[in-house]
This record gives sequence, C-alpha cells and structure tokens, in this order.
Amino acid sequence: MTVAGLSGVTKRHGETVVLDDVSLGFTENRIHGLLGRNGAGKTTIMQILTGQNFETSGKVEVFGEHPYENDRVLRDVCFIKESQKYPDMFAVHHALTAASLLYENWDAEFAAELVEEFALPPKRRIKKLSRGQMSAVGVIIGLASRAKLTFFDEPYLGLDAVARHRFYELLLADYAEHPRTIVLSTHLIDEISDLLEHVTLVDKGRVLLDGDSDELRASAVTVTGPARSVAEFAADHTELHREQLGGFLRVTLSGAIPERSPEDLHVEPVSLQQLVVRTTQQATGERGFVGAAHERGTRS
Ligand SMILES: Nc1ncnc2c1ncn2[C@@H]1O[C@H](COP(=O)(O)OP(=O)(O)OP(=O)(O)O)[C@@H](O)[C@H]1O
Repeated sequence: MTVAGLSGVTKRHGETVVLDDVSLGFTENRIHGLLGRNGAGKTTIMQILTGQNFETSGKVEVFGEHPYENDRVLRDVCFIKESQKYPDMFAVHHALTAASLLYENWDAEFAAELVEEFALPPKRRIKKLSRGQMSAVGVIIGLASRAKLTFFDEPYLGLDAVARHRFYELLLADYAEHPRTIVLSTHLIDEISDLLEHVTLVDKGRVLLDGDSDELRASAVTVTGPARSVAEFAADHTELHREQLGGFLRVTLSGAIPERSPEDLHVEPVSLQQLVVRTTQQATGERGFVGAAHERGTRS
C-alpha cells in the first residue's frame, strides 16, 4: 500500500521548474532511497509530502489526505533534516522533550539509550554542539519518534563514518522490530545500498528510476576484460557506459546477467551506485557515456 505519493506534481519557483510532472509513491513498511544529485529536487519532494511546501499543480497524498496543515496526517510523519533549527536556549534534552510531545509513538527509553550510544551531552545547548553531535540529535529524534512515515534528509552526513554505520545498524534493527515507512535521502549510495528495498532516482526535477532495489541491480551488468573481447561482447547489448583501463575495457550494459559469456570476461551485477551514476549521466548526456542517443531513443 502506498502511504505517501505524488501524482503528476509540478513545482515552480517563478520561471524555475523544480519538479516537472513527478509521480512517485512510498510504500508501507519499506525502506526507500530517494537519490539524486545536488539540486535534483529531493528536499522539495520531502517538503511537499510533509506539508512544508506546496505543489504548483498535481496531486499530493499522504495517508490518503493532503498533508498541508493536516494534524491527522502530520502526527504520523517525521521529517529530519540537517538544517533543523532549534530555539537558542534549547539543550539536547529540550529537543527530545519537544519531540516526545509531537510524536505519539515516541519511545523515551529508546531515545535515552541513543543519547548514550551517540555520547551526547543532554544538558548542552544545541547551538554549542559539534556538527556530528547536531546530526546525532536529528538521528535520535528520527529513530525514537517511530513515526509511521519518517524522512531522513541527509541529517547523518555530519556523523563520522563509524557513527554513520552505527546509525544504519540501529535503523535496521529498529525497523525489523517496528516496521514503518522510512525514506532516506543521501549521496552516499554505496553506504546505504544494502538498506534500501526501493529506490527512486530524481534528476533536474524528473524521476529517472523508480523500482525495487534488487530488480534495479539486476537490470544492468558490468563487464570487464581484454578490450577487444569486451567490445565484441558489448556490440550485442545496449551500452550504458564505457571505461578504458589500459588494454582492458569495462562496460556497463543494460540487461540481466547473461547465462553464458566468454571465459576471459568478468561479468557482475551493477552496483546501485554505478546504476545511479550511469543513469544520471545518460539522462544529462554527460561525457563518459557511450550509446546515450540509442538508449534515449529506446526509452518510452
Ligand atoms: N525558494 C526557491 N526559489 C527558487 N528555487 C528554489 C527554491 N527552493 C529550491 N529551489 C531550487 O530547486 C531545486 C531543487 O532543490 P532541492 O533542495 O529540492 O534539491 P535537492 O535534491 O534536495 O538538493 P541537495 O542534494 O543539494 O540538497 C534547486 O535547483 C534549488 O535551487
């Protein structure tokens, strides 16, 4: 069941088209990745779905209703972003108390455990916290709120690598015990790709990819080997990308892993990160992509 979705949504700021006829949906009890380059429109999508921004046209539904100024909807929605502002006097514990009043599924015990886990000084004012500690405040609120629909708009980027991995572990463990819909927006695709069950890729306000992660991973392969052999093999496939590595060639090809391939070739499924990069390059016609015209021509 789709809990939050956009249907033919366009968002304009004056002459600038920020979202261009976007349709997407986030399914109940699933971890979604909302991916895309800087300025792609990810934050705008999340703002519209959390009632913090307006669509110019199209249909927006969260739990079957429009979210704007809609308490019935918003009490089940948590939006965690890096730029979250708190009143000047707020200490960590004030932010947690405010969150406990806002979210009906708030788990105070879990929040206290997370404060210890991320070694946060509860009485320190938020504006005095380090960047990583500020990110931890957001991460803790996002997890302990247990909202039916939780958006994380890159708040964990301020955490160091060790703390980020701990966040991913905690998220997965808590999600297993308390299934809900989680949307993660990030540039660090490799880091979170194992977490994601569904991926939506946006670029320049348009949806480029939208599908189940495993199906997307199975939709392309990387083939590496002696240049001539790879080129011969690639000739029969739709090529998404080509990289020369000395006498070797690496190509990304559209399609499933072939049952048989020449012995001197190494064929592996594409990683989510590669797929995202290649698809975005293809859409923007960036250098490094061979066969863009063909691929574009074959897309419906
Ligand atoms: N109020 C505004 N007026 C004009 N343009 C805006 C406004 N808000 C956002 N934009 C533009 O909309 C586009 C999408 O912005 P958005 O913040 O949604 O992207 P994003 O995918 O979240 O990017 P990032 O990964 O860099 O955070 C950008 O080009 C941005 O400059």
